[in-house]
Amino acid sequence: MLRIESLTKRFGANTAVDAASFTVDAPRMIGIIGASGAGKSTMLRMISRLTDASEGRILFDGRDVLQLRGRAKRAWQSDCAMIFQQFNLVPRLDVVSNVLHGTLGQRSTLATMFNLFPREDIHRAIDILERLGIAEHAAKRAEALSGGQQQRVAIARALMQEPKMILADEPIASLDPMNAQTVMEALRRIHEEDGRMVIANLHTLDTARRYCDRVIGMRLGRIVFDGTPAQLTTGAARDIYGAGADFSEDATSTEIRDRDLYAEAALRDAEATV
Ligand SMILES: Nc1ncnc2c1ncn2[C@@H]1O[C@H](COP(=O)(O)OP(=O)(O)OP(=O)(O)O)[C@@H](O)[C@H]1O
Repeated sequence: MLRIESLTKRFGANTAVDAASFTVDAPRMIGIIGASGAGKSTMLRMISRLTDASEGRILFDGRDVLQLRGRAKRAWQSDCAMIFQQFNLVPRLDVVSNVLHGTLGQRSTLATMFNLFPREDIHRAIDILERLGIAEHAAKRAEALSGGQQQRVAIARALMQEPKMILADEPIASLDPMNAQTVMEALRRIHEEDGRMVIANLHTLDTARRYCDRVIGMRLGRIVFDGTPAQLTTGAARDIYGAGADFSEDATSTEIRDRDLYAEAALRDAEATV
């Protein structure tokens, strides 16, 4: 299905991704982990053709993705929707219009400029929002929503493209633990129910273990781990993060730490109301 062969990206003297290879034979949910600067974002950006690769090949169902130009390249970008840490919504625009912007590639500029969307697209957008549990916010401005809700709007916008693959670049890095969980559950459900491939860059080990079928570990541009969550032992994690014997998983797990804080805060709130 997806085959990455010796994919390399150089920025001047710096090799951000260094001869990375992996194959995905069926739609999976894959987590990419690694320290800051390991090359995770660059990898996703090359797959979606937002960044040109220096060397290597990307094959999807036998098609050579790096050779696509013009319309074929745009169709590929529509096939692999990107989701970003900062949501990239239009803050003052209402939620439905933001979601409808997922159909931009398929619509004329004029129709888009005047926010003229076919009725069936509007219904589809609302159906998707409903599926993600945020339909009641459809008429609100995007900026009025919480971070987790905004990220679900971004996922809804991605789904409007009917993508074959969702590439999520640190989708939960700016969210509190509760919102992070909702967003990861949404991505997992989309993967399971629609059979779409999801590749997510994640900064916490426990999130990768909990939601992904397969974890790829990157260090200094190279893939140094590729296995199941069960194979991702503390020792393997230590190699990925290039840490010494004092490595603690908690250092890569703001989720657990924050969750404890969150639980404490919730307990305090509960006690205060008794
Ligand atoms: N546009 C760019 N120009 C020059 N160097 C870049 C550019 N984008 C990334 N790099 C470099 O490439 C390397 C990999 O960066 P990348 O953002 O892919 O890492 P990452 O694993 O996603 O890190 P983070 O978790 O901090 O986002 C880094 O050394 C970074 O400085």
